[in-house]
Amino acid sequence: MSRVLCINPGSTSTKIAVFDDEAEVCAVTVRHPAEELAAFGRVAQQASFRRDLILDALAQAGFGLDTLDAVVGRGGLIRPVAGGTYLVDADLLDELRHPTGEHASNLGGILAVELAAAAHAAPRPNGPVPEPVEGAHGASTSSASGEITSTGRDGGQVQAFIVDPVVVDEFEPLARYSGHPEIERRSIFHALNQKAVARHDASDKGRRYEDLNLIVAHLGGGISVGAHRRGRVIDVNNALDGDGPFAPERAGGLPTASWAKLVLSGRYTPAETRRLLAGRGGLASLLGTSDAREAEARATAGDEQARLALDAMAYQVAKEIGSAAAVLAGDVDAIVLTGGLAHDHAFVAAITACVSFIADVVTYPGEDEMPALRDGALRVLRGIEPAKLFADEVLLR
Ligand SMILES: Nc1ncnc2c1ncn2[C@@H]1O[C@H](COP(=O)(O)OP(=O)(O)OP(=O)(O)O)[C@@H](O)[C@H]1O
Ligand SMILES: CCCC(=O)O
Repeated sequence: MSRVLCINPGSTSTKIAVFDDEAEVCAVTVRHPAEELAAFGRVAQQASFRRDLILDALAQAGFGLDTLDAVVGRGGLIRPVAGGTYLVDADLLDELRHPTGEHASNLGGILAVELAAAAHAAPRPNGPVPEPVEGAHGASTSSASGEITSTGRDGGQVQAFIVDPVVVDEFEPLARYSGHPEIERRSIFHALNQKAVARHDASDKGRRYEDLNLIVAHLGGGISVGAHRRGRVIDVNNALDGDGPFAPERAGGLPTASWAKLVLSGRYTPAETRRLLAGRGGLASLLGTSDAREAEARATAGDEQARLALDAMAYQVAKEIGSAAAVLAGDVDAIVLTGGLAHDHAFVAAITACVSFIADVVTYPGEDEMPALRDGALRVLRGIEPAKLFADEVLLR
């Protein structure tokens, strides 16, 4: 049996779960009010604060660190890599501490390595306490260099991983083009959940993910629509960077000249313009709420503005699905809708009405991120696949 601690840091919460093999034995969500995190300048500076909250939560739930075999976190805005499970070694840790942008998931690997180091230092019930590990590197095989012989529950090393970070990049060359040589389209999306539900759908069909062509739309606070061709996401809208459909809290693609005029108007600081794209865009700016449940309730009660905004969001998602179908040349086995908004029957029906001519539409409401983190770690712990190393896989040096 393997015990795995999974960590999913979000902008307003830190979610943790402990699994004994596939069985969830503990799940805790620690909420962070905005004022609590406002004190930190950069996301990476929240690491010790969130680590201590996780340690408290584990202690309260009665889980000793010495019982862990691995710690796995959601991966962040590092340079692009292929999908898979990555060992958080010194190279990856350095990258996570100097990311290409600010995103809560930058903390996933940092927290994983810090918790793995804490697990290493935890007292063993039946043996000597190992020497404290220097910094976070001690959790990685690359820096432990054979000195550590008794750290995990079964005497093995407590390893730290990330799985399918938001920068998973499996683009075909054509997908990278924009119409300007200094601006390349980038693959930034809900890779962890998209790949997890795609595998789930393939398994429900009795097929392999690598044998199917799927369009997966993650409908969350941000929205990404990926064209999955035989296990690789060959094109997807950049869900963080003003590309694709608008979303509950994201503006999506905006007419470029109008956007440039707004940015140059002097009405907004650089930080404010960033928030107009992600955080305060989309439904948040159109309706004053990013909660689609509230928007639906208002629409049902006769609020025409709310109904039109929701219909427009569904319309834009359907258009993006149509684009992905073109990328796959119409050879589509299924359209998979996931994320919180996939719970919204009216929203799903509006999308389905426009795209069901392409392929069957299936829904996996909510997100499957914790099991996806668990499975990524278990595949490595069970020897089904080796952990990848960032330095070997990074696509842009
Ligand atoms: N049961 C539900 N019915 C209708 N809408 C829902 C439901 N649950 C969540 N939503 C809506 O889905 C949207 C995204 O919520 P969700 O919690 O999935 O996003 P998130 O995890 O914050 O963001 P992301 O998925 O982009 O990381 C919100 O607008 C929320 O109101
Ligand atoms: C696009 C990466 C995940 C998110 O929306 O924050």
